Parts: sequence; structure tokens; C-alpha cells
Amino acid sequence: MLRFLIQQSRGLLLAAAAGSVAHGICGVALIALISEALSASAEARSGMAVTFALLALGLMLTHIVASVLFERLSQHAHAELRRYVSGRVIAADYRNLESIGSARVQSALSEHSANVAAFFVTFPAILSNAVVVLGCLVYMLLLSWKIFLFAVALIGLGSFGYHLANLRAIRHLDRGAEEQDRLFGHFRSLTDGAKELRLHFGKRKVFREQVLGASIETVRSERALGMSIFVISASWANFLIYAFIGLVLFVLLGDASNQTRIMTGFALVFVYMVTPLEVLLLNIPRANLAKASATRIDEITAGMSDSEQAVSSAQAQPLQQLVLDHVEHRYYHEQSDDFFALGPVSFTFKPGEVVFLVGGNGSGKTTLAKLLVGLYPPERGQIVLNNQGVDDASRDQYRQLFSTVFSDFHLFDRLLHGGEAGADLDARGNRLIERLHLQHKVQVRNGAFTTQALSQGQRKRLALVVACLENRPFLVFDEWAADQDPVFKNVFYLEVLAELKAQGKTILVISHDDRYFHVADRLIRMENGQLSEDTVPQRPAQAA
Ligand SMILES: Nc1ncnc2c1ncn2[C@@H]1O[C@H](COP(=O)(O)OP(=O)(O)OP(=O)(O)O)[C@@H](O)[C@H]1O
Repeated sequence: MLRFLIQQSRGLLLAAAAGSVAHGICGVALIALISEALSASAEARSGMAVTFALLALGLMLTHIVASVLFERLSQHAHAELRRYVSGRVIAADYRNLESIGSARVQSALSEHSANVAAFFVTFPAILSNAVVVLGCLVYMLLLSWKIFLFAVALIGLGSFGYHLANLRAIRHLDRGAEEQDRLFGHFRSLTDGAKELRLHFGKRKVFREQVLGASIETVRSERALGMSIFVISASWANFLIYAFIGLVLFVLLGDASNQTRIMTGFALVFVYMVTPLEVLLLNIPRANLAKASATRIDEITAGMSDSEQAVSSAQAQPLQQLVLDHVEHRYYHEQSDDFFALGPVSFTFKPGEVVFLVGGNGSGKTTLAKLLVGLYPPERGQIVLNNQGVDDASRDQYRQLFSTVFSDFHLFDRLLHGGEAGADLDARGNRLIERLHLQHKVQVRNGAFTTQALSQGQRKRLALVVACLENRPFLVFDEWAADQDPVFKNVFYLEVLAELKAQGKTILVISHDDRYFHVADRLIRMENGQLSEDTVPQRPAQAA
């Protein structure tokens, strides 16, 4: 991921890196010039003034250029990551997305992306300070090669220790990143489970302390431990620098010739080098945090396979016949190590038919609906539309046939009907809203609902409005009427379904309302993943 981002903005990154390197070079050159000026004659010193001014100016300009470019890169990387992850989520096979879960996706989109983007702010600090440290070493080489060799040996020793600590620290940062994904799930429970948490003291206590609290604590401790190891190893490296300064000044430099010049040079370089070195050592952990987050994003998006070919238009082909031919689907339950198996299911849908799918809780009705509308590809068997088998290449096109209201439907703020004229869409939407007795509560204005602050049953009516506006040949309602009052159950089963049927729509209604089963043209029953056909009752099972 990090490599992809770096490659993608290679030109800008190279320019920014060149700016950082130039900044480091200007800094070292300036310090070397100051060192030379301190031991130079008055005449020679005056000749250095212009160079000094140019270098100081260069230092400022290169800093501005590098910082502005890297800030732009960081924002670009953040936006790019958000686009990339959300693009992968949109393209991912639905079943994959279900098993990845929303918490991990949220975590990738927010904190992991922010960590990766921060790399582009820490990178220039690493680069320019690395250049300063290297430049200082080169200047030392010019002053005394023996001391330079000693410095290199010490840096080697320091780096080895730093690397060993690094490996340990990264393990903790990785564990922290993993736990953070779970933490985002708990954050969701904070709002989704707000009612339950307020109503039950015990539940709230256990959730706050043992679930959310424990997760926050794990993220804190793993990250703190990882970063502490980095800080300790950075301090160790820092100590080595002062040990080096002490050894050079008080032991190694004793019998060197031209001592004053070398002494001044070393003193200046050391003092100048300590801060860049500290900044360097402290920024490397941040770069590692970015790396851990990038790996996490890679892992999350790797689980999102996009085996299907996406369509470019929502145009559905006319429905002549839809056949489920021995289709099967299985859910694997990890905790109990068993499967829920649906099928083999065979059934033929004809245009204009109202089919009721009934059966007990957990018998597989919603799963069959998801298979039918192409959200799950059949594990065995196939779906045949108008005598043509549906495969990965045609499944996205096939899905454009359906409008659905699942029991966990989502209502978007906007109608999201690409291409349709605004005023016409508003008028059609408002007619349907009136038909569903919601005109005093909500309107469609500029392609969006004026409010969503409605009861669950009212929101479901809006979902029905959206499904009808889509005007597709096949509608699937998963227990749509479950939240409706008796009057509206009547409207839905006796009027809405009849109108849709009259328009030639094929409709699958998942229902537990047995007193309306007579409305169906065909009645199918799901029992433990197996489908059978029942006789449609002639009259209401109960008097209305
Ligand atoms: N996302 C999932 N992951 C794993 N197993 C699942 C998943 N969704 C459903 N199942 C399993 O599949 C079975 C059938 O679920 P499904 O939602 O299709 O039932 P249903 O007939 O629609 O039930 P209900 O009337 O309660 O809505 C369940 O018993 C459950 O064990």
C-alpha cells in the first residue's frame, strides 16, 4: 500500500525529497562554513559572507518547498487511501464484505489511513535529518579520518541495537493495530446499542469495563509499549553520541595536529548533529506505525475479492423467466464448527407473479432472497435468466433487475437516481409518499428526503417509495409489513402488491402474515434450508 502511494506520486515525492536533501545539505554546509569562519583570518572571513547569506536563504527556501510539498503529499495520500478503500468496499463481493465486518472497514478508512498519510509528514523529517547526520559525518571525515572510522563503528553498534529493538516494538504496534479494528466495532455498539446500555446497569458496566475498556486498554498498552521501546532505543543511541563526543574530545583528540581547528569543527558539528539525530530517531517509529497501518489496510482489502465484472449502466433487461436451478449456499459457523446449508433449491419465477416465501425464523428465507438477487453467487447450481446462465461476468448486470427492501434496509439521504430529471423525480416521489400517507411528515425535494426523523414503520414506507421509484421488473420485500399497523398491512398486501402486479412486476414477498397468504399466486415454504411449494389458501386464514 505504502509502495503504491509512493509510486503513484513519484514525481512530487522526488521533488519534495530533493527539497529535503537540499535543506540538509544547506544546513551542513552552513555549519561547516561557520566552523571555518571561526578559525579563519578577518580577510578570509569577509569573503565568506556572501556564501553564508546564500546558504541561509537556501536553507529557508528549501524548507518551505519541502514542507509544502510533503504536506500536499500527505493530504493527497489520505484522500487517495480513502478513495481506494471505499472503492474496494464498493466493488467487493457482498459475502466477503459481510464476513470482514463494518468495524474493520471503518478502522481502515479512518485511523489506519490517517497513520499512513502521516508517513508523508515524518518522511521529510527523516530525510533531511539523515542528510544532516551524513553530511556531518563527511565533514568529520575531512577533519580526521581516524575519528570518522570510530564514529562509523559506533553508529554500526547503535544501529544494530536499534534494529533489534525495532523488531520487538513493531510486534507490539501490529498487535495494537489489530485490536484497534475490534475497538471500532465497540465504538459502533456505543451508538447502535445506546438504548440497551442506558436501560441496563449491569450490561453497561460490563460493556464499559470489560469489553470497551479492555479493548481501549489493549490498544493503549500495546502502542505505549511499542513506542516506549523505540524511545528507549533512541535514548540509547543518543547516549552513544555523547559517549562518542566525550571519547573524541577527551581521549582521541589529545595528540592530533592542527588541534584548534579540529576541536572547533568537532564541537560545532557535534552540537549541531545531536538534534537532527534525535529527530531522526524519534521519527523512525512514526514511520513504522505508518507501515503497520499500511499492512493492516492491505490485509483488510485483500479479503475483499472482486471477482465480478461491474456494469456501467443500471439498465435492466426485460424479465421473461428466471430459474433457480439446484442452487446451494452454505454459511460456516466458526464457533460451533458447523454449517447452515441451504438447498439445493429449484424454482421458476414468471413475470407478473406474486410469490410468497414463508417459513420459521432462521429457516433460510433471507438467504434465499440474497441468492435470488445475486448478492450471493450460488456455491452449486446456477441461476438462469431468460435461458442464459448468470456468471461472474453477468451477475452485476443481473442484479440491476431487482429492487429490494430487506429487513435491515438502508435509506440513503438522497434518492441517488443517476440521470433522472430532478423535478420529475421529486413529483413521482411525492405522489408515492402521498399514496403511503406520509405527505405531512416528509417530502422529496431536489432528489432528497426532507427528513429521516421518522418511526421505523414510516422509514420502511420510504424504503418502499425508493423501491417503486426504481421501477425495476422484480421486487423483493423481506418482511416489509412486519413494522406496519393493521391499516397499512391491508394497504400493502391488498393494494400496493395488486398495483405492482398490474404493472407486470414479479414480486417475492417474505412474510409471516398468514392472513394475507391468499394474495399470493404461489406460496413456497422454507424449512431448514429446504424449499417446498404449498397450496395457496383460497380465503383469508383468519377473518379480518
Ligand atoms: N451472515 C451470516 N453468517 C453466518 N450465518 C448466517 C448469516 N446469516 C444467516 N446465517 C445462518 O443462516 C440461517 C438462515 O438465516 P436467514 O436469515 O436466511 O433466515 P430467515 O428464514 O430469513 O429468518 P428470519 O425469519 O428470522 O428472518 C440462520 O439460522 C443462521 O444460522
